[in-house]
Amino acid sequence: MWIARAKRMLELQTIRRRCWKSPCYVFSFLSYSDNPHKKTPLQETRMRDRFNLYAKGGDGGNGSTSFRRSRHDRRGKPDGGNGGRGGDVILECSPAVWDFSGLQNHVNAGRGGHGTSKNKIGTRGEDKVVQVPIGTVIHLKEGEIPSMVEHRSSTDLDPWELPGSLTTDQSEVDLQSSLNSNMAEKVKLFHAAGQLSSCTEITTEQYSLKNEITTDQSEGMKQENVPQPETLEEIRYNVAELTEEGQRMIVAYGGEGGLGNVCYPNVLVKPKATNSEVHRDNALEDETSNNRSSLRTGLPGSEAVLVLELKSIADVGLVGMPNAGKSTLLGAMSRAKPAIGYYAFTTLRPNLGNLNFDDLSITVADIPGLIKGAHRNRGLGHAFLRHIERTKVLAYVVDLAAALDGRKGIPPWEQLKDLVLELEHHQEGLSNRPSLVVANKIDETGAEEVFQELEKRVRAVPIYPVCAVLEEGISELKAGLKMLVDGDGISDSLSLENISVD
Ligand SMILES: Nc1nc2c(ncn2[C@@H]2O[C@H](COP(=O)(O)OP(=O)(O)OP(=O)(O)O)[C@@H](O)[C@H]2O)c(=O)[nH]1
Repeated sequence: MWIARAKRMLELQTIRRRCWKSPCYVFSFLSYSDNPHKKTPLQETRMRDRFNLYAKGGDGGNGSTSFRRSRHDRRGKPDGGNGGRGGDVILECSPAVWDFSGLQNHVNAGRGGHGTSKNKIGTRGEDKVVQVPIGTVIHLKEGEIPSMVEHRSSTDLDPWELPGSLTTDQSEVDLQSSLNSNMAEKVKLFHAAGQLSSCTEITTEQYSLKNEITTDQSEGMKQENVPQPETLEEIRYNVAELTEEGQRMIVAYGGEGGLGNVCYPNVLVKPKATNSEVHRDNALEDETSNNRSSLRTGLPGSEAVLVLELKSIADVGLVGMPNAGKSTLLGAMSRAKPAIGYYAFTTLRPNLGNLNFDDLSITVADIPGLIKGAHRNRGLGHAFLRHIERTKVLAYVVDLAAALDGRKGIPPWEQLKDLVLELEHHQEGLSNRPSLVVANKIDETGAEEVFQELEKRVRAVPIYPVCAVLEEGISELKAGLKMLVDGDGISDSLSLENISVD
C-alpha cells in the first residue's frame, strides 16, 4: 500500500512540473499585461484613499417567554430573560494600516443572543472593529453621526465634488434630521423605561412609546414604498476624523435586546388556561399578544453609509517629479527609511518622517512623484495630491542634474512650473501656502551653474542647495522648514508669475 501511495505522489509531482512548463501556462504569463481587464503590477500597488463603507450594527436578541412551574404553582411564574444587545461597528485608528485596500465594503456586527429561561439575559453581540489608517476623515451619507468624536476637523476643507452635494435644500435637511432625532429619542426613552422598570412590570408609557415607534417605523416604510419624485442625496462632510493611534469611533450601533416575559408579568397569563379564562375578551387578547410579541423582538441595529477619505497629516509636504530625490531627502532629514531607487516611481505611497527640534516636532510627508498631466491621472495620478491638502508648508524638490549632460529630464524651473500647475489643476489655491525650493543633487558636475540660473529665474521663495545622499545642506534646510512651520519665515507661496521659463 505504501509503495502504491509513493508512486501516486511521484506521478502527481511530474504532472505539476509539466503544467508549469506547458505553453498555456507560459502564454498566460506573457499575456498578463496585454489583458485590459487584468491589473498591472503598478495598478495593484496603488493605494485606496477613498472608500465607501456600509456599516450595520448587530440586531438585538429576542426576549424569551418562559414559565417556571413547580408542584405548588402549576400556572408558573414568568422567567424569560431579555435578549442581548447587538454589537457595534467600530473604526479604529491604526498605524499598521496604510490605506483602505484591505477593507470590506459591507461590515456587519454580531447579533445579540436571545434571552433564555431562568431569567438569563442573551449574550451581547460581537463588535466588529475595522482598522483604518491615521488621518481618516469620515463623511456621512446616511445614519447617525459617529460617537466618541474627540477630534473634529479644525481645517476648513472644501467638500469634494460629488454630484448634487451642494444643492440640497437646507430646510429639507433640517426637517429630516429633526425627524430622525425624534425617532432616536423615542427609542432611547423606551429602553430607558425598560431598564428603570428593572424587569418588574411594563409600564403604560412603555407600551405607548413602543406603539409610537412601530407606527412611526411602519409609516416610514409606507412612505418609502411610495415612489418619490427625486431623492436628494445628503452628504454630511467631515463629521469626524481619526487622527491618533488607538482612537476608536462607533459608526453603527447595536440594537437593544427584546424584553423577556419576566418584564411584563401582567400580560403573560396564558399558557394552560383554566375554564374561567376561556371567556376572556378576544379583541383585548389579540392586542395584548401583539404588544407582547413586539416587545419581545430585539431592535434592529443602526445602519450607516460612510465615505472614508484618507488625508495624510503632515506639516510639510515634499512635492517633486519622480527621481528628484524626495525619499533620499526624507531619509537624510529624519529617521524614516523610505524605499529609494534610481528608477521613477519608487515611492508608491506617502512616507512620513519626523524632524525633531528642542521645542518642536515637524512631520514631513514624502508624496509619490508627480508628472505633467498627473491631474489627468497620469503616472500615479492625482490619487496622492489630496495628501498635500492638509500640509502647512510645501517643499518643492527639484533635480538640478535632470537636464545635464544630454539627459532627457527637464530643467528645474520647468519642473517647478509643472508642479505648480498640477497642484492648481487638482484644487485651485492648493499651491497657495508658504513654500521653499530644495535644489537637490548639487554634487553633480555642472549643478552649481544650474543652481545659479535657478536663483535668477525663481523669486519670492527661498532656495536651498542640497545634496541629499551626502546629507549636505540638510541642517540649513531643516532650520528653514522650522521657520516656515512656526510662521516666522518670510516666504510667499510659489506662483507661476514668480517663475521665468523660456
Ligand atoms: N547624485 C545624487 N543623487 C541623488 C541625490 N539624492 C538622491 N539621489 C538619487 O536619485 C535617485 C532617486 O532618488 P529617490 O529618493 O528615490 O527619488 P524620489 O523623488 O523619491 O523618486 P520617486 O520615488 O520616483 O518619487 C536615487 O538613485 C538616489 O540615489 C543627490 O543628492 N545626489
